[in-house]
Amino acid sequence: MSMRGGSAISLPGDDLDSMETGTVLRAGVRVMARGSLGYRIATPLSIIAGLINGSTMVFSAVAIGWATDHLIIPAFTDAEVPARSWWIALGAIAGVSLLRVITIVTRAVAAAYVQYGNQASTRRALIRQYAKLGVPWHRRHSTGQLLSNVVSDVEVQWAPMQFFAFAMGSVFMLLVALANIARSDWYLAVVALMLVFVVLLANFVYQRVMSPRARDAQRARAAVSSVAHEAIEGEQVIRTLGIVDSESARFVRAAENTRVANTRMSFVSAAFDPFVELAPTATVLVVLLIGSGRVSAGELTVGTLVETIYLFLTMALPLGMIGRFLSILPLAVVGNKRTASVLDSVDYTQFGTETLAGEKALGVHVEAVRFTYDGALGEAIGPVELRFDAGDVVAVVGATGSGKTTLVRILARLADPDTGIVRYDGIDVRSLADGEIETRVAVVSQTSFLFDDTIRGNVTLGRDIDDLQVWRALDVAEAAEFVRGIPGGLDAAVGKRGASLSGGQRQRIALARGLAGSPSLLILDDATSALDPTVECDVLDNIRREFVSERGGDRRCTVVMTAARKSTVTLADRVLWMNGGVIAASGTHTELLAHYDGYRQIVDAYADGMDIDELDAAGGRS
Ligand SMILES: Nc1ncnc2c1ncn2[C@@H]1O[C@H](COP(=O)(O)OP(=O)(O)OP(=O)(O)O)[C@@H](O)[C@H]1O
Repeated sequence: MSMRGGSAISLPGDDLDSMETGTVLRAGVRVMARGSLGYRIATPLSIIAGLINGSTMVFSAVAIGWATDHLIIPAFTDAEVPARSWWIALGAIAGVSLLRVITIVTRAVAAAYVQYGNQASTRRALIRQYAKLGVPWHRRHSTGQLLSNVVSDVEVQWAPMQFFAFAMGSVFMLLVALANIARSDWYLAVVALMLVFVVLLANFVYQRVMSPRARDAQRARAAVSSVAHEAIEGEQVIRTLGIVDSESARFVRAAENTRVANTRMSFVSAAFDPFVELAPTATVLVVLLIGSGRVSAGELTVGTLVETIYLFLTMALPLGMIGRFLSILPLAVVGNKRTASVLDSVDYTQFGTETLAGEKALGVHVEAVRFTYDGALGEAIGPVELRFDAGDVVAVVGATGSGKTTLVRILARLADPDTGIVRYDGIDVRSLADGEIETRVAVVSQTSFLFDDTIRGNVTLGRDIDDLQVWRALDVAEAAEFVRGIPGGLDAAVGKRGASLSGGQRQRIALARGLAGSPSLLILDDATSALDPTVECDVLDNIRREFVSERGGDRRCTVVMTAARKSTVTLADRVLWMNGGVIAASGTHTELLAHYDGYRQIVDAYADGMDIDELDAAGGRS
């Protein structure tokens, strides 16, 4: 069996290749600065702690230099060391150490607060945005991409924040250290400047070498999750088609690519880290060489030389830290671009302010509607002109691909037509207020998604629906009997995606969910396809009796169902025959059967073996 395509995953918004290193740096620092602004206490706290911590490294060097001149040298020359000097040295070293501990803890806690706070708020913003963005936007973006936006993109976007205050403190420490060395000796200051220059240059090279590798690793990780996500989603297909081995091989390839990409990254840091660690230590030899000559010439004290050497040795830490910060900045820029591409999207569903009066069935009017899917060559439907009176029970019949699902999606405003208008009770659906359609229209589709919750939870979905209404909806959906038979009844957990139920049972729970909100327009898109014809007839009759029939003169619900089985279409007041995206004919089942060969062929092709008379006897109408 041939293997399916490779696992190369593209990262939209990942145009890092075209960006200069300087531009990436500026963009990255801007992201960090913007993220810091929202934290009025934690940000200044982490920066101040970072700056103080940077200074403490210089203080330590000064204290050690002072102790060398005032304690160690006099000890060698048998000179008297006043007790005060010992106390000063002890106090300075202990004080600086304590300050370092406090600032390290403060900096780490405050930086974590800012980093994880930003992660959480970006994730919240993304989730809010996903909810706001319209169905067309969601159709253009895969589940894997949405997941990777909200998980790994957010993570890499804010990862450098943990080093931001540290890196700022490190730059400050380097400046103070350079000033301190320059104050003592210009020759040594030049050596220090050269060291900083060489290490920063090495960092620059490191960034250039590391960036593409880091990006490859990020792509490889995304590929692993995408393959895993697809395999979990398609588990049943994979098992039934016997392609477990090829799917496993695909996963192993993706995992292997990740291993290789990560290892290539490790090679670069393995070569770079010792350099950054050892460069200051190696420079100490130069400092010793120059410094000892300056001490002999009486232009430098031993204490100052020791202080300078100590400074060089401690410089390894801030230089390494700046390097680490810079090395993950490019990925933060990529992460930010990817999350921003979602957050800046304005592909929202537009709402108006109109509301629908009363609770009765909705009349639906479709005027000159046309619709083409993004990237499709031709129109999916159009022009479509329709009128359903309140309380009509309508079946939409047509060959596969004739546009039934597209039509009912437009009726429920899951998509807006390119041209034309859909009206409920005369009101353009686009001028209805947000939430108005959801409370009055229920859509039940063929793929009945159930949450990993109880039966009650799946029917109510957190809406204000009591058990009486739940049982009524289950009764109408012919689900009450089997729910009563399940241990736990309404409280029984259905498992992941309703795994503990059969396909037909799942469909009936999904149907009950649609009915429980007492909709004024019920749209069933092949929603009874998993039921046997007898049960399907019972369900549709129940719906007609309980949800459509007149109450004080008003019908309560208009029903539109896509179907092909005779058992469904014969129960409708009216049948629409769709062909090639247009309504080819409209009338009762008997009329269409009598006058349209194409219609008869479709219905016969889907014939379920149940005789038409049998259906009539079961309560159907034609
Ligand atoms: N997301 C999409 N992108 C592009 N074209 C699409 C998309 N969904 C459907 N189409 C096309 O639009 C046309 C109508 O599809 P639709 O799903 O409405 O048909 P249908 O009658 O419901 O089919 P079926 O009975 O097989 O569900 C078809 O030609 C189909 O290929």
